Amino acid sequence: MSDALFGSPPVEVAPGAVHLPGWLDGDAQADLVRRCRDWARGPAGMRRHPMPRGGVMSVQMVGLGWHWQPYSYSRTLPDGTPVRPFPAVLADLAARAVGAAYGAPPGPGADPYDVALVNFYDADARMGMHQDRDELSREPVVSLSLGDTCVFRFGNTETRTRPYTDVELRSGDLFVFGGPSRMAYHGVPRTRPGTAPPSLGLAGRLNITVRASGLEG
Ligand SMILES: O=C(O)CCC(=O)C(=O)O
Ligand SMILES: [Fe+2]
Repeated sequence: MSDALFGSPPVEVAPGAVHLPGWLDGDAQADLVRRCRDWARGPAGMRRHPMPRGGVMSVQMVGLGWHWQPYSYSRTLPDGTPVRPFPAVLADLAARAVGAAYGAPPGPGADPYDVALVNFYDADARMGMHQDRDELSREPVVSLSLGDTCVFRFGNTETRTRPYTDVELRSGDLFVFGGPSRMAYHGVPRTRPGTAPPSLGLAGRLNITVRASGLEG
């Protein structure tokens, strides 16, 4: 039996960090790409955020449910435009993703998934090693990849440096990190331009991370 036909088995990259290759089928990928294009268009659409010490991020982003910009969440953009709502389709996807990764969906007491960041990487975009630490909740982060393959560097909770594992994330892959890996440093040192499935009509990489903010109001 080939992985191409049946998908690859889940891989535990670190305790609580699970890679599920090919989790989304082609139709689900195409549907999400279509939605991402709509979310990116705006209002409150996709943009490059300024960095506090100067320059702009190479990755373009749009927030849903909450606007994130280095390094905090808000309900409005700096110009006062309200953030777009968090779509039910992503709440459903996040619950199913947690179930697929850990064998059980989020329990009844879990903080609700209420924010997504949609990231777009052109051929030159990168994301430096960081922790997802602006959420108050410690529910797992659910990450979906669409379009070009990337190198996803998954490290440790103590430092931005080694030890880390480099994982190739392809279109349709799911990566979930929670539990002891929730605060692990991670980043995207490069993408592989031109590797997106042609049927998506996408030049670049889209990533959707769904999170529980733990924030009120
Ligand atoms: O693009 C990715 O796979 C990772 C994105 C990420 O780490 C983030 O949005 O915080
Ligand atoms: Fe992150």
